[in-house]
Amino acid sequence: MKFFKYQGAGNDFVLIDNRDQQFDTKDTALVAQLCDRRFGIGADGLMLLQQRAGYDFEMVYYNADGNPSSMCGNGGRCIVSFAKHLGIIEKSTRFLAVDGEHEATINDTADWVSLKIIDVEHIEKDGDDFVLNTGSPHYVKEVVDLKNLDVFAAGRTIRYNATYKQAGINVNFVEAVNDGYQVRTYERGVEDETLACGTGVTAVALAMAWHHNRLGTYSTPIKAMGGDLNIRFTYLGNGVFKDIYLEGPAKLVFEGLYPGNS
Ligand SMILES: N[C@@H](CCC[C@H](N)C(=O)O)C(=O)O
Repeated sequence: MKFFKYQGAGNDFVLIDNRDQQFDTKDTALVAQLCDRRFGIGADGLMLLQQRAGYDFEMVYYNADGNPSSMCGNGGRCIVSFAKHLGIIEKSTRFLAVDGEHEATINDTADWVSLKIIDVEHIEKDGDDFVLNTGSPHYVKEVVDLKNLDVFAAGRTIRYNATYKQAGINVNFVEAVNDGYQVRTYERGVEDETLACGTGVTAVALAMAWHHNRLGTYSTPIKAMGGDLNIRFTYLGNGVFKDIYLEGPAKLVFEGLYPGNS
């Protein structure tokens, strides 16, 4: 089986061209094995690129634990770069993912992909923190001294509390820096801190705009552990956001056959 390994700000993925439907989409054990960092290729998630009538392609996303999941923003940016690599698209695309239609554009000179995220119309408070869905469910908590935070322990405590245990949630810790934010994320389905989470940093940018009631159109730079991302959006008030774009690098790391030549 031929595979491709991509990363977007250190959030890394196995990508498989499944237009011939050779990969069994129900084989979650194989997905988990491929994502295993010691016994497989190693990744935070796996994506299948499939044919879909009316779209350039369909993105099917699995977390590293093997389970199909909700939208992955960095994965979405990487599969767009993969579609370009396969010659399916050129500089822009319209594809289908689990949360609906997405548009994206590529700047190849910088390996930079700008991905449109679904509109957001609702943000909730949980104590002093924020909960919203940007294609995947996110919890956003402001902290001080983010650099020294034990993200694994603090993230796990929230992700497995009585409210979120069953469905799970991704937990983002944020601290304001210069003109933007620094973010570290504990990801559901990886069940660990990852180097970046695209829908997570998007949730942070929107939650901070909502919290400070910043109406209008913004571009918010975010530093993740694995690189820099940018979120553009328009905030209309009352928790309603539109024209949300997640922007950042998406790079091919290597390709190979798993296992051997089969
Ligand atoms: N890394 C992702 C989010 C992937 C999905 C997440 N683990 C979940 O289960 O909600 C991103 O870049 O958005």
